Amino acid sequence: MASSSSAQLPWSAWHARLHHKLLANPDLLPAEASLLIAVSGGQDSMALLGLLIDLQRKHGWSLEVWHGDHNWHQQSATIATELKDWCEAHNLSFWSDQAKPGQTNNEATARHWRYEQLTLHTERLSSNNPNHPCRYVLTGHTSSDRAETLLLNLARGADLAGLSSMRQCRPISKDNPRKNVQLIRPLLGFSREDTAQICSELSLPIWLDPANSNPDFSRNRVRQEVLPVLESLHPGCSLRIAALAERLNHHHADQQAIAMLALNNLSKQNGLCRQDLAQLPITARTTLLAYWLKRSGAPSLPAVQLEQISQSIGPGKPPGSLHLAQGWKVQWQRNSVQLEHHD
Ligand SMILES: Nc1ncnc2c1ncn2[C@@H]1O[C@H](COP(=O)(O)OP(=O)(O)OP(=O)(O)O)[C@@H](O)[C@H]1O
Repeated sequence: MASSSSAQLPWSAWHARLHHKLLANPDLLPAEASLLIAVSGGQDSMALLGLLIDLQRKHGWSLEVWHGDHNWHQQSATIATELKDWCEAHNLSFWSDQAKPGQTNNEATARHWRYEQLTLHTERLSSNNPNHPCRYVLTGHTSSDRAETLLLNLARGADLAGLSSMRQCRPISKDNPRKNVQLIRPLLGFSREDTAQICSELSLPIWLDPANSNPDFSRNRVRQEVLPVLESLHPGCSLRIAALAERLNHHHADQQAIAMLALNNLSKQNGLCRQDLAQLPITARTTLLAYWLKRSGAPSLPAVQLEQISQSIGPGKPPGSLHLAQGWKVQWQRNSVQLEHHD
């Protein structure tokens, strides 16, 4: 455990920055809410925890801490115990779980396991206190994480949805948004340099996780090898990349809203109006078809297939049809494009 030595500040420019951000977004972490904070013990989640402890009185939240022990190395149980002691010394309820061997063998399965465990804890907290349900899970993701994720998604190949990564707030369960638990990332406006500074100024302990330097994890290589090169070529690029992710997020949300409006206008009794669709540029037609399939509950299609349908319903093309997976079929007549589903 590495502890910094400067005197503790009950209020600082960091507190003010987060406080004002929360005042400007009152739905993000509403006053009096019950918050479950995911704390790895690293600098980002410790900075988040430290700031929230100090802001707690102003916002009336109740705070609980959860730590996931991935069981990746020998010190992991020690980190969990020391973090528990620190939380209890700060009057915070602390919960932790240890992954079974093989349960979290890569970044994706580890994340999935953490979010499952966190959801179970919110359910338990809510059933223990139904008048004060716990609907918010908080993580310490920063603008640096956001920049890394955008670069990784870009390299893997992503569309607008994939590039507008790391929203400030999203349902924790993508498969089941009805679970009604939100994943909130209050520190997206702070960089990793900021969280290091916050930990130092607030004398917060940091537990260094050896897994963070494991080059088998692609994120670590982007963090340690790719971004330093980009930063040396174009100083400040991480912040600009993170800002782009935020703008793409807005573009994506706007695109969704505009697509829904357009689909409502194009809808007729038996599907979509083909003549109106055919007037649009092919890329706009393809985008609308993708949203239409999604809205209708049909399986999503590979981009190539979507483009094929889009071409086929263009001006002057003959009627046709295409069978999709799971009993769905798109067919286009002279005046309409329709979707059918057979069990
Ligand atoms: N083992 C864990 N237990 C609880 N929460 C975790 C754990 N690992 C990650 N998280 C949560 O997910 C966030 C992002 O995870 P990531 O692995 O990118 O974190 P990190 O860079 O190790 O961050 P930190 O500096 O907080 O450890 C963390 O800030 C934390 O809120």
